[in-house]
Amino acid sequence: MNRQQLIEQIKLKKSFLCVGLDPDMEKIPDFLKQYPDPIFEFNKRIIDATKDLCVAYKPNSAFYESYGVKGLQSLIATWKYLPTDCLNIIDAKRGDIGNTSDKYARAFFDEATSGMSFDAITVTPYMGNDSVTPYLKYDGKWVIILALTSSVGSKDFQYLNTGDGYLYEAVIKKANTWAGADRIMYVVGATKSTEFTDIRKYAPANFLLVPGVGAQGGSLEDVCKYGITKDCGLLVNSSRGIIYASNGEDFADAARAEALKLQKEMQAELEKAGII
Ligand SMILES: O=c1ccn([C@@H]2O[C@H](COP(=O)(O)O)[C@@H](O)[C@H]2O)c(=O)[nH]1
Repeated sequence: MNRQQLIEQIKLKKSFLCVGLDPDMEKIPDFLKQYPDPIFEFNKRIIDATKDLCVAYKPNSAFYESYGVKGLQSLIATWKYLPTDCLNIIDAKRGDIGNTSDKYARAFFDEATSGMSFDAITVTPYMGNDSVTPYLKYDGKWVIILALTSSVGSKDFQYLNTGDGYLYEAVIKKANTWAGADRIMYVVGATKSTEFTDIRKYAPANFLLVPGVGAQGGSLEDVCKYGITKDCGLLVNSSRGIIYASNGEDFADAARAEALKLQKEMQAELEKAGII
């Protein structure tokens, strides 16, 4: 899905919600465990319940890799089931030397090799240009670079002063030289909403993938106040707040109710910004 298609979906669905698919066998409802692939069964029902309310899905690869081969099979089945009118993001946070990054890019972008071809991947920029460019060789795919994360530990490195601003600002400035806003997004945590004004100085047009609302306590209102652009420019993710709204037989309805609350708030923000 390209930038224009993403913007169209945001306007059509009046939403910039990204639903995080972070399935955990210890948290999914017991009755699903009778199915051959409980993780896929869980995801399928979450997707069916939320697909008209969101514009993106973000499976986090750790929640699949931790179950070995079975987990990867669940991830592939989930990828195949994701609706085509939603951007699908693999939250893999990879970063390595060029030839290794090339293999990671194949793993997540090349269906003929791995059985999966996500629209976008999260990448850690610490190893620099050669660790990121292999993903950019895939036409039409997005690279989502960790800039200022929602984690408490973001202060350890991301706020280091380079002499010309913070390290996370240097990351954005440098990555902007690798590709434009039609190929690169940045991860910025919702818990860092006061920094959004600053980030928009360096990334005025890029979409920002914003985790941290819901379970981590970030404020959607503040994210929009400082981060929304004329094209919206935001994909706000919630994982646990939606998918674990209930662990009973009503989990899909409960997930829908939480997604609907966020979609309504997003609609109001899009109206306030004059986007719809
Ligand atoms: O800075 C970051 C980068 C990634 N994440 C990921 O997003 C989701 C958030 O899950 P919640 O349950 O909504 O808190 C999860 O997959 C994280 O690994 C992040 O939280 N912060």
